[in-house]
Amino acid sequence: MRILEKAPAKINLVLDTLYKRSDGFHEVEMIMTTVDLADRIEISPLKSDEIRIVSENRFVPNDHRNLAYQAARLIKNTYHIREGVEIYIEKQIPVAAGLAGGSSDAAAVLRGLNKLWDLELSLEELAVIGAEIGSDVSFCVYGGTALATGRGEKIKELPAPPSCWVILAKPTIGVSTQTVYQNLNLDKVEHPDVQRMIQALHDESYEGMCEEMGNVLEPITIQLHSEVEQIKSHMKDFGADAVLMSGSGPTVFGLTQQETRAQRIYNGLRGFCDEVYIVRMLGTRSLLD
Ligand SMILES: C[C@@](CO)(OP(=O)(O)O)[C@H](O)COP(=O)(O)OP(=O)(O)OC[C@H]1O[C@@H](n2ccc(N)nc2=O)[C@H](O)[C@@H]1O
Ligand SMILES: Nc1ncnc2c1ncn2[C@@H]1O[C@H](COP(=O)(O)OP(=O)(O)O)[C@@H](O)[C@H]1O
Repeated sequence: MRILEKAPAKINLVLDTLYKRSDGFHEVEMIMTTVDLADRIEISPLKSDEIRIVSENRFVPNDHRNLAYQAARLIKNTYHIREGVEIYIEKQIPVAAGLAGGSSDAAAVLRGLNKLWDLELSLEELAVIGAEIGSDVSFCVYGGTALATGRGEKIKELPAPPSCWVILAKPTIGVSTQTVYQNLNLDKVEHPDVQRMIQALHDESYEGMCEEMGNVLEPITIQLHSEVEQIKSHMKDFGADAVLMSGSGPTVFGLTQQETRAQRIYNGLRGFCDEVYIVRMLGTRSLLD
């Protein structure tokens, strides 16, 4: 049996940090939503008891550093599985982009191996396992739209954002999440209003959602990479209603409800950036399949 799983990227509509914890992680409040830019994961059983990672993308590690490998190893060890798997990753999500590509691959492997090995684990149980791999993996197990708290692993489902186009633009640089968090000065943070964003989603208010978008990591990454600011400013000039960096960056996303304007922003950005995508929000969990 061969299992296919879709591993969509996420964007952070809001990212706030509350304080630094004794374990070195930051306590966060994030609102995340999945978008229709996805890796494709193909899991096939192997005769030998090993985990083999295959990908044509040269930025994707093919050993224990791969989060998909870590997911398979964890579930295999936890449930004492003595079978091997090959995990093929068809990469569409740019790497080290703030779009949780690696975390989503890991989450897809957890969902896929749950099916392949008939483990009958709930999404909640998979999300708990996922948290051991990385802070974003639990959210990626569910997909859809959610408030993520703790270090990112506590997930509460939220209504899907109002329908709109999302233009993603990634400068050629990659960003290390750890470096960005290390440079964050909590005394200087301008906190976004997470509760007002939640209200905007409940009210199905596109304007409200645009108004409340905010990410405390954005000024840090901009300090390190001024390209992010330039892309933001181009997106605004081309007519996006709201523009924000996703996660620790460097990908910037812009929103619009008009298809012609989305196309204009996309075309305009392609002059400045190699990696530009025009996608829809997936919004709800059921759209993961
Ligand atoms: C910033 C965010 C926002 O969604 O995403 P990305 O930009 O990576 O996509 C996440 O919080 C990233 O999640 P993830 O990429 O899984 O991070 P992890 O592997 O758990 O942590 C990487 C490093 O980031 C820092 N870190 C991460 C999460 C957190 N709540 N506080 C932290 O301080 C820690 O230094 C940690 O060693
Ligand atoms: N399956 C994977 N896909 C992409 N990158 C991965 C994967 N597994 C591990 N990595 C490593 O994780 C780092 C972060 O990549 P990624 O998850 O794409 O970005 P981000 O954390 O910014 O959302 C990269 O430097 C890459 O080497």
